[in-house]
Amino acid sequence: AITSVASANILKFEKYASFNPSPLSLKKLLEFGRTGQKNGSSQQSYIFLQKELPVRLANIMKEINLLPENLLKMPSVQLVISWYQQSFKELIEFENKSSEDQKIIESFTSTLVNIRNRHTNVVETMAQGVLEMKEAYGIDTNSENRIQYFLDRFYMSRISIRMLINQHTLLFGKREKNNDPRHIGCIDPNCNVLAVVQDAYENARFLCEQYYLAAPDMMVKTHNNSVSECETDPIQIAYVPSHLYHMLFELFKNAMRAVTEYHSDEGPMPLIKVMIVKGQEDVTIKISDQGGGIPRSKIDLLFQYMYSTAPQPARSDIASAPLAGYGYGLPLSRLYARYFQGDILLASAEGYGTDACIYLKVLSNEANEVLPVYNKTADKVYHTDIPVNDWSSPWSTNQRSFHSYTK
Ligand SMILES: O=S(=O)(c1ccc(O)cc1O)N1Cc2ccccc2C1
Repeated sequence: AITSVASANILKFEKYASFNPSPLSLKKLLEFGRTGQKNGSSQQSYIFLQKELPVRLANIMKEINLLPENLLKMPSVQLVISWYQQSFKELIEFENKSSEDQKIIESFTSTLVNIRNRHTNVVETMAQGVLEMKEAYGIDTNSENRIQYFLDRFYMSRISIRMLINQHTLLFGKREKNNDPRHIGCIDPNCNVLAVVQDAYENARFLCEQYYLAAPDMMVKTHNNSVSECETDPIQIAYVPSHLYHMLFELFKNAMRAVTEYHSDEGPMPLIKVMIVKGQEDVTIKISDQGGGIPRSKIDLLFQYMYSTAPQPARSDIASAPLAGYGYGLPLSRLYARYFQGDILLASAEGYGTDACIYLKVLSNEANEVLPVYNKTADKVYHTDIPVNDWSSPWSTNQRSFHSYTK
């Protein structure tokens, strides 16, 4: 009996993994949520999620199996896998349950709440697994690249699944208290960018003052160059305020730490300058600091999960310095920006300071979810080594290195 049940689940797993995820745009999510206030569309939401959630889970679980052996066998990774398997199993229980029965929809909604709670600590637990593997086996470049590729896709998949679960539970779950009536689920159709910038700045400043006893001031300039609006109109877009806050809070922490540490001795610290610009296609939020910057050769490291997974003892004093990169702050913030077709870019002038730019889509119909798709292209990344460099390198093989003559 056990084997038959297990094999039945595996068959279902392969079935759902064979479908591609269906990306939704912010526009679609808004329209759906607006009609959602009437009772009809908890049923439509159920019908969509009944298939889409198992499809997204199965797609990313296919990739988990392609991870390097050394990582797969880490206890923390096995724990995360067990959470995904359990959640997948609970979802396919609803495979043939009719959407006509409101009781079934209520049971589905509470299952989503349970799944969201089960997966609360997935990021930390995976980071723990990476750390366990690093300490047990060390890491070669190929594995490092595959793990970087995987974690970007794995965390993006998780962001998207939590987005769909949050929309459904906020729109159709128990009335959550103190939520803004103008919001559609976790989306604000008219998210005031300056307000979120100020909120994130104040909270980062509070932490900075607590730890460094001082914090740099901020100066914000806004420029509305959108054709249908005046230059001084407030800059608003349909967006998820909590995602925007997460990105801004991370960038302000980095900027404040840089400025405070770089100007620790002398008096007044240079301002953090923020530009908010709304164009035809992009809203750009540029955060400029004079924190001494970082060499170009090290910029990529800031987005490496492996690099920012520091060994335990170092982590403890980092934890005491609240502004210190919580390891995954920048890579996760960039995923939030990319999730709805935006991005985060860093441009640094080493010896002076760094500009961090958040790019967001102005038009909600262009803000489509960016989802990892498990296919041959993805599969190949896990099976092919980094190609040989097709640009010259200072010590390429055909030149015997100078030192060999002196040996
Ligand atoms: O690498 S950075 O240029 C830097 C990176 C990202 C960012 O958002 C802002 C930044 O300023 N910067 C981070 C940091 C921390 C401690 C001491 C000095 C610095 C320099």
